Amino acid sequence: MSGADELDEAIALANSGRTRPAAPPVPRLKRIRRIQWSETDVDAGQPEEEASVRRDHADGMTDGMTDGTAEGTADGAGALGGGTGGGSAGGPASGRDARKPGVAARTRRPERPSWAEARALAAGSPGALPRVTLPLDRALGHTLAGPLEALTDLPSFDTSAMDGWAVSGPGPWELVTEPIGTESKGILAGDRAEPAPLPDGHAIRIATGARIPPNTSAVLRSEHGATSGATRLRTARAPQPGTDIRPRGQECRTGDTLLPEGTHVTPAVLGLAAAAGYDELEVVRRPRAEVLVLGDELMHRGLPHDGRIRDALGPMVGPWLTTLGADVIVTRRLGDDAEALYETLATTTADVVVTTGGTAAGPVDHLQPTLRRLGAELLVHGVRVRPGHPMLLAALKKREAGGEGDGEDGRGARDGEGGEGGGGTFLVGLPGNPLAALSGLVTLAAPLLRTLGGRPGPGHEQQGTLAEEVHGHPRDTRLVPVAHEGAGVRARVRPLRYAGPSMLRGIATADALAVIPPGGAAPGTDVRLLELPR
Ligand SMILES: Nc1nc2c(c(=O)[nH]1)N[C@H]1C(S)=C(S)[C@@H](COP(=O)(O)OP(=O)(O)OC[C@H]3O[C@@H](n4cnc5c(N)ncnc54)[C@H](O)[C@@H]3O)O[C@H]1N2
Ligand code: MOO
Repeated sequence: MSGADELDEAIALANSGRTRPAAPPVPRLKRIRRIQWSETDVDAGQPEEEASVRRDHADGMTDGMTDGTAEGTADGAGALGGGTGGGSAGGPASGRDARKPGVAARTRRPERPSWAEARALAAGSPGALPRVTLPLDRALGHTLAGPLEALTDLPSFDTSAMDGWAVSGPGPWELVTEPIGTESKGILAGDRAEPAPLPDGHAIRIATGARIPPNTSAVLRSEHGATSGATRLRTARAPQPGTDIRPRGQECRTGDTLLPEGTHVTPAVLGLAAAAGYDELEVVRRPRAEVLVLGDELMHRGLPHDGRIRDALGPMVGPWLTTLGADVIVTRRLGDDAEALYETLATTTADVVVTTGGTAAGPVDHLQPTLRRLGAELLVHGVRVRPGHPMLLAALKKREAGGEGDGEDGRGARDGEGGEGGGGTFLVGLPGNPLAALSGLVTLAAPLLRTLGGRPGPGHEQQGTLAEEVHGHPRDTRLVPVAHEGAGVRARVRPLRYAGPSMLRGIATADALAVIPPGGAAPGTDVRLLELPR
């Protein structure tokens, strides 16, 4: 277990009120902080402890649940010795460092972005994808590429709001009769024929949604009127002029802006668009996403055995991406096959590839070497957030022109503003620990997908009042699974148990991730909440 794991699990335990189970006597391993390959061709290790522990001391850190115990003492805080490759966990890193001794001590990796900076970088990296025109039944979940303007008045004719009688003038009224002397069955919704003007002192049966005849002063509800014979209508409650009439244009006039550009197309937006006369909508193409699940230790069926575990991210990440606005083309299980990863990334037609696992520097963590091999541009490489700090965001090389907009949603696409954002593929590397993966998803994938899908900005963010104290990391933001508690003004959020980076029970019962600033948050503090993709 790495120092970071230990810190998060220690904090999770502290918050759950339980005591830490006796740790097995395994040697603790050094954690390596690596530099960006864009700055050097060596993936050199920089012992994180050296820098972090010094900073921690400067912070005056005394809390036992901090790096001081969890990271700093992990392998002899601050020691550069023992091999910059991180001891037995070093793998390839050890080899690289052995080739260039001392590089770790000399090279300073640029500070990892803060959590907020990383979100801004992810949101600011792409432009919106090209716009496409889709029939209403395929536009759900997209974003309006321009304002929705009414193509008609709504309602488009004066409409009866109730079943009853259209009346003209004060009662009592003479009923409009059929030629044979029976009361007319009146005006129904959808009657094609324009209703004849209603003479003064007359009434005619009318249904909800039917056209109001000219010269009508009000609609009298059926329960408020009584007929005598087939000819007279009386009431004890004469309606005011205009009662129960929806006048033409009450909701909007032709050309009114109903919704702004960037609106998320919900079922209600589809309903409004249909009512306003639309058969199709101009929307921003949804990003196409491909999920690559990495790790030879993963099984996809049956009970875990022989050191292998069930893949918990394959079933989660695709649906999460869908709720975040992506069209997931495929979820592939690539194991730890570096060549398969290279081939997949070199040939992908997705806008966003999301990998799980393999972000770190273990012996079979092929992601970073593969990105180097592909000449990818690393946009975010590690984030000051727990868990999930090894997450990364890269831009893969742009594909040749011509491949865009020809997917299913691209049919009928036309070039337009924002089209230049559709030429490349972004890669979001989610760490393998499930809560760390969720952290990467909300930190990098969510803002990236929002911008690509034409919905820049953080979206709707909530706040919650902490029901209890949450310990903080000294420098990094923590994302902590919480559940809502109570309702109304007493609403609070409570941190959940089983919320260690590798755990799933906390995630499965969480309503949101609480954003805990460095240093922690006291009970009663209002914190930001990131609603979990559902
Ligand atoms: N020397 C260091 N080791 C590690 C560090 C570090 O800073 N230095 N960071 C630790 C942290 S924090 C995390 S998080 C992980 C991230 O590593 P990877 O992204 O390379 O992930 P893996 O090593 O492949 O897996 C980590 C963990 O998660 C399990 N896993 C992976 N995929 C799945 C899946 N689809 N479903 C369920 N569980 C999965 C995997 O078996 C491992 O237990 O690195 C630490 N190490
Ligand atoms: O502990 Mo790691 O932080 O799960 O990303």
